[in-house]
Amino acid sequence: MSPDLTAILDEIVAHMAAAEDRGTVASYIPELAKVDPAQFGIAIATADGRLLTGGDSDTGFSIQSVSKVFALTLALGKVGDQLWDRVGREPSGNAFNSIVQLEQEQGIPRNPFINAGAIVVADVNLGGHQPRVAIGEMLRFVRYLTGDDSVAINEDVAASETATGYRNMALANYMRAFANVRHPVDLVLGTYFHQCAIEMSCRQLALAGRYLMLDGRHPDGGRVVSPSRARRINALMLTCGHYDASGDFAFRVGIPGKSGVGGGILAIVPGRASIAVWSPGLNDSGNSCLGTQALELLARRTGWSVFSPPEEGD
Ligand SMILES: NC(=O)CC[C@H](N)C(=O)O
Repeated sequence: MSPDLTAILDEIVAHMAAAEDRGTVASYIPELAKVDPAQFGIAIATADGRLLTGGDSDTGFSIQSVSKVFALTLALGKVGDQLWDRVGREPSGNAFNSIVQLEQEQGIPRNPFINAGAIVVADVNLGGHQPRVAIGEMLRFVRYLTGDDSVAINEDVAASETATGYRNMALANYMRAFANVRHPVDLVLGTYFHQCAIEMSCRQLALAGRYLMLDGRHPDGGRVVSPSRARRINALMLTCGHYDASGDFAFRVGIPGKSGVGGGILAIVPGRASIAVWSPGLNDSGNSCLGTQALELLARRTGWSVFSPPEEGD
C-alpha cells in the first residue's frame, strides 16, 4: 500500500514546529547569519507527478552546497568520465571545507561534493569562458530542471562569501599549485560562489531533483543524463553528500541526499520521490538539524530507505 504522504507531511511539520533544539545558523558567511532559524519547509515531488508541500515550502533559501549536484551534472556532460582524473569518488571523512587531504593526495580532492572537489568542478564548468557565461549556463540548467524561470542568484550572498571566503581561496590556490585548478583562482571562485548563492524554495528544489528519481529523464520526456549517470550521481550523494556525516545520514535515513550550509537538503528516492527539506539551523557537521530529523522520520514512515525491500506489487 502506498503511504499517506499528506498525513506524514502533517506529522513531520507538527513535529518540527515543536522541536526545541533547532541547531545553529551558519555565520561564517555573514549574509546567512541573518536567516530566522524558526523556519522549516518540506516538498515532495513524486514519480507519478504529484507535488506535496508542508511548512515554509515556498520561502527561498540559499541552496549553497546542494548546487554541487547540479554543477557535477553539468561538468559530467562537458568532460564525461575524464572528470574522475581530477576528482575522486570516495567519502572524505573530513569537514566540507577541509584542506588536510589535499597535500597527501597531490591536489586531487576526494569527491565532487566537498568544497575542494566542487571548486575543481567549477573550474571544469568555466571551460575557458568568463564566469558570467558559466553562471548563466548553470542558472538556465536549474531553471530548466525546475520548470521555473524565477529561480535566481542572491547577489548579496555571493558578495558576502566573496568577501570572506578565505578557506575556499586557500583550497583553490592550493589546487592551482598542483595544476588541478586551471583558470585564475578569482574566476573559478566567482563561478563557485555564485552557484552556491542560487536561491530556491523547497518546492523548486524538489522539482529540480526529479531527473535523479526518474533515471536521468526530465518529466517533460527529455533526457538530462543517462540512467547509469543518474545512478552514479545518486551513489555519490549517498556516500559523500553529507561530508563527514555521510555514514550517519545513510545509517539514519538511508536515502541519497545532498546538504548545504543554507540548511537545505535534496534527497532522492530512485523511482519514487525527489524531496527537499529546509531549516537553517545546522548540526555540528554543518548539515540541517531539523532537515535531517525530518528525512529520518519520513524514511521511517514511508519505508523509502533504499535499503528497504521493495513493497509488494512494486
Ligand atoms: N557546505 C556548504 O554548503 C558550503 C558551501 C559554501 N558556499 C562554502 O563554500 O563554504
